[in-house]
Amino acid sequence: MVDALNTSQTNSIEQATDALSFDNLHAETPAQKRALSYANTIFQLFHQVMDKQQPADRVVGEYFRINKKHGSKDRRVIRESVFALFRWWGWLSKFNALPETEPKEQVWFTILTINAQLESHPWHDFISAWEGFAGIKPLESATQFDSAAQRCDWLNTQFDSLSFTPDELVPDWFWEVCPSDDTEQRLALIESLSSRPPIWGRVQNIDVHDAIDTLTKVDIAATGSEFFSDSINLGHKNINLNGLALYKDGELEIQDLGSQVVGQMCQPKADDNWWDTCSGAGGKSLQLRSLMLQQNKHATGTIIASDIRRKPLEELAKRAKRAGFKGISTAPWKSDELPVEHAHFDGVLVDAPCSCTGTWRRNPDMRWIDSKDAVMDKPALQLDILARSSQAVKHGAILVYATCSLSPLENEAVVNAFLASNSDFTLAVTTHPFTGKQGTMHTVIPYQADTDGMFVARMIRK
Ligand SMILES: C[S@@+](CC[C@H](N)C(=O)[O-])C[C@H]1O[C@@H](n2cnc3c(N)ncnc32)[C@H](O)[C@@H]1O
Repeated sequence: MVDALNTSQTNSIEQATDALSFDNLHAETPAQKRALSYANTIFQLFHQVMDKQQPADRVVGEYFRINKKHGSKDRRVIRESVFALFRWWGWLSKFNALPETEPKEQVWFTILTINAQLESHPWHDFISAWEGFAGIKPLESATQFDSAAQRCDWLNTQFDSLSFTPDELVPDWFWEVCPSDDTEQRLALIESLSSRPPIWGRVQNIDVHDAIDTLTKVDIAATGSEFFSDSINLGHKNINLNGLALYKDGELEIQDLGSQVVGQMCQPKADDNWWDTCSGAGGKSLQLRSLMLQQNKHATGTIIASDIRRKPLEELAKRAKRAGFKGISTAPWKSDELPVEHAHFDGVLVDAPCSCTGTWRRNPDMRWIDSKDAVMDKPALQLDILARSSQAVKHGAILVYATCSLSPLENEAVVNAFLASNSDFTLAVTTHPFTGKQGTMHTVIPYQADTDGMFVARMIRK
């Protein structure tokens, strides 16, 4: 652990326009000194994300890449505090907005103290140092919270001059693009968006039980999933993937269980030819190939993966090699023209670019750095990609449309608009894997199976 984060160590963070000054504070104990330097670093990182609208994952990752002196405890305190700030910012921002005369440093210490309490963080010496610097009346510490609703009640008793509601944990515009009149479902969605999902993986070329045994030996408590036989729950702890033989040998891929629903909805046959039109680094291309091989280890099926970005396609090639998967090739989009043959494929998957509101559990910062435009900008592009890609579907073959958005504007509305002008396609009735409900368009809601949110619809070309 470093003694203090001096100015040179924070150089990699672009300084917030409005920096903190701790000149009037007296930090005597080592814990107080460390608490001050953490407070400064967390402030700078938080503002870099908010002011520059840069993803927290990238900002924090880049900071640690440059500031190698941090030990594991430093990293944990800084990283977890930054992410928690975004999780609870809907409430914490109220302290920031108070028309008080208090110096902003004191407000920041108040925010850090409450943030740590809401998360039940274990670094009590730093929390009490922040509380001392904040100069607030000591907060009643709650032993452990089970829900956002409990946290909300706790806040309301601690600060009776303010009023807090669970709805505030997501921005107002979210309800405009994801309307819901059902109070219970709304609360359940807020609860799930305010908690961290586990790390979900998918095993390939190996039985899930063997994978669990192997992981148990290296102290990773993995479990299977009741929904798909190749899914694996790796828990909540950070894992050094590059240290895992299973990962290095291509037998384990990280893929959220919600995302796995999409490949499962495709139901590729062992000898099918599929086109993954927005493949990114190919999470779903790999899943399609794995599903083919589960049916026949000599499956002759193929997958062509396309994207407008070349880098992720290179990453896919490495992942496919690691798994020993033959039959996956890449064809980048170079223009609006199809990079593949028309009316050729047994299945076409359009995993369209979207607002990613379904991934807010993992990226709590996105809800504050994005605006309603993140949703409103997408449907025209999604419809265009879907319509162009559909030309590659053979007659009698399958077209799957998916997003990781929770908004009907990017989901049902896009599919309906597509069908309205493409009468040769029709929706197939499928079963929602987590709820068992039959339907033609399915939204995976995070609370159904502790996943990210997804949308998927399967269509058939008549
Ligand atoms: C939701 S991500 C895909 C995730 C990927 N299928 C996976 O499972 O990891 C959407 C992808 O669409 C790509 N994309 C954006 N605009 C596109 C376009 N006009 N045509 C094709 N792909 C596009 C993005 O580069 C991005 O990789």
